[in-house]
Amino acid sequence: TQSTRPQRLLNAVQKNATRGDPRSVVKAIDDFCRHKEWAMNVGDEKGCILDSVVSEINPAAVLELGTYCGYSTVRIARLLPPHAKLITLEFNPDFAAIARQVIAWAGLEEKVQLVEGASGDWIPKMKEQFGITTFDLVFLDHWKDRYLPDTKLMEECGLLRKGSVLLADNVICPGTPDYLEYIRSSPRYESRYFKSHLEYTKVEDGLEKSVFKG
Ligand SMILES: Cc1ccc(Cc2cc(O)c(O)c(C(=O)NC/C=C/[C@H]3O[C@@H](n4cnc5c(N)ncnc54)[C@H](O)[C@@H]3O)c2)cc1
Ligand SMILES: [Mg+2]
Repeated sequence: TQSTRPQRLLNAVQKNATRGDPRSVVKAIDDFCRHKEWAMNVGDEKGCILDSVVSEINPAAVLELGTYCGYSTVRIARLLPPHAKLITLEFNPDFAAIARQVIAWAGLEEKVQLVEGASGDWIPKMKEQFGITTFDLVFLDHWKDRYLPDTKLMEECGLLRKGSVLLADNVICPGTPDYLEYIRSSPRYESRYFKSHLEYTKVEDGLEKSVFKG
């Protein structure tokens, strides 16, 4: 049977990366996407911005919306302090299965909880299911029309505290106009745009970092 792109990406990780070495897993995926097949990972250029935001916050509780193959999951989890937790939501079972193996290859299973399901269903259950009070960092990288409804849902469910950071991928390309309009005009957020490029291309894209004011 024909393999899928995520399967070929996983093969590239298992062939070129060292088990237990997250940095080599990140490099293997970036090399695959740059030289073999483009895939919608946040990538190395925006990934460095993601790294600096994670390192600045040093979060104990992180939520990622949209795991895909687990590239940004590994990028974030490799920087987390001991006992910190990253919960990542992915509703496509095939992508989830690949991501689990990528995360395992990086040796980061202890820090990551991959939940198979839709953000809209799981955000309201975060407190009761995972004992989360609030998230220190949320990385939004799922369907672009879900950024705004899920942000409002996180507010309603009390998952954000004064100082919680939302970091949103692709605010230019593919673009998240309704989310940007809301977050930049809301008095409850302080937002900043980090100009960059669509992963592995010269097309403009960027990350929007928004701090919740409570
Ligand atoms: C025009 C155009 C097209 C594509 C691009 C290139 C480009 C560049 C990028 O960095 C991109 O992130 C994207 C993009 O579309 N990302 C969508 C990513 C979804 C993943 O998240 C999963 N998911 C989606 N909704 C949910 C949900 N509610 N609950 C749980 N998981 C969800 C899916 O199962 C996928 O695993 C596209 C640029 C421009
Ligand atoms: Mg993206």
